[in-house]
Amino acid sequence: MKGRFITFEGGEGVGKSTQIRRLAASLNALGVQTVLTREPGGSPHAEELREVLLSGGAKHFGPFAETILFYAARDDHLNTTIRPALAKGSWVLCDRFMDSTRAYQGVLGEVEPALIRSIERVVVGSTVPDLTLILDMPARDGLARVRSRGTAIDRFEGESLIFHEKLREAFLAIAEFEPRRCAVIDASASQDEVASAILGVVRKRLDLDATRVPA
Ligand SMILES: Nc1ncnc2c1ncn2[C@@H]1O[C@H](COP(=O)(O)OP(=O)(O)O)[C@@H](O)[C@H]1O
Ligand SMILES: Cc1cn([C@H]2C[C@H](O)[C@@H](COP(=O)(O)OP(=O)(O)O)O2)c(=O)[nH]c1=O
Repeated sequence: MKGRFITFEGGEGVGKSTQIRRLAASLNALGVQTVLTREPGGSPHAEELREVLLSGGAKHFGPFAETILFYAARDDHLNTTIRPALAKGSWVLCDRFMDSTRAYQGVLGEVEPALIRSIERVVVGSTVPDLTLILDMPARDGLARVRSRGTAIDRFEGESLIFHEKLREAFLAIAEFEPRRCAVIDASASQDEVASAILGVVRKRLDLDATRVPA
């Protein structure tokens, strides 16, 4: 049986990495086999491109070239990691995916949406996420979390507050445009509250109780 594909999206510091691990743990406890992955990266070659993209090494080529690089990484990630896992029946949980390109390179980078959609059709094809969780909170608060995390600030985290506010709007617009695929989660609540909201949406949208294999 084909697995399910769930993506986590949203601005910086909204708790995607924290919540993806929590959802994986909850699903595993229910007997669902999960594969946890991330973008850019998720396969050995794509991880090499991650280095280039997040260090800012590709910034001078501009948002169009960055789009191509994110998609080159995504193509490999899909073929090497995501599609084989789905074919085995695993549930794939991915930290960022195609909506990040739409938001960061499309809305913020002003790469033509029609162009991004064309590449999406070729590379993603029918492997569109079954569910996309858009973690939402004020940009300022998300950035404060990133700073208090104490890790190095990358290429995109270093952009202005206005950039991050526009990013938030871009993700909300995607959710509004595709309400059947996307669910907006209030990420400003406590970690436990966010985890429980996410599990609630997964249960409802993906009919978890009907599809899971007992442990
Ligand atoms: N609901 C929450 N409330 C307060 N702090 C949180 C919450 N969720 C995550 N954090 C903390 O905020 C920081 C960013 O979280 P992280 O999961 O790395 O976000 P992202 O992957 O979206 O950048 C981490 O230090 C994490 O422990
Ligand atoms: C997948 C993807 C990520 N990005 C950016 C968003 C993030 O700033 C960065 C991923 O870095 P990451 O450290 O994973 O950030 P976060 O913890 O916020 O998810 O790459 C794009 O610009 N386009 C894309 O298609």
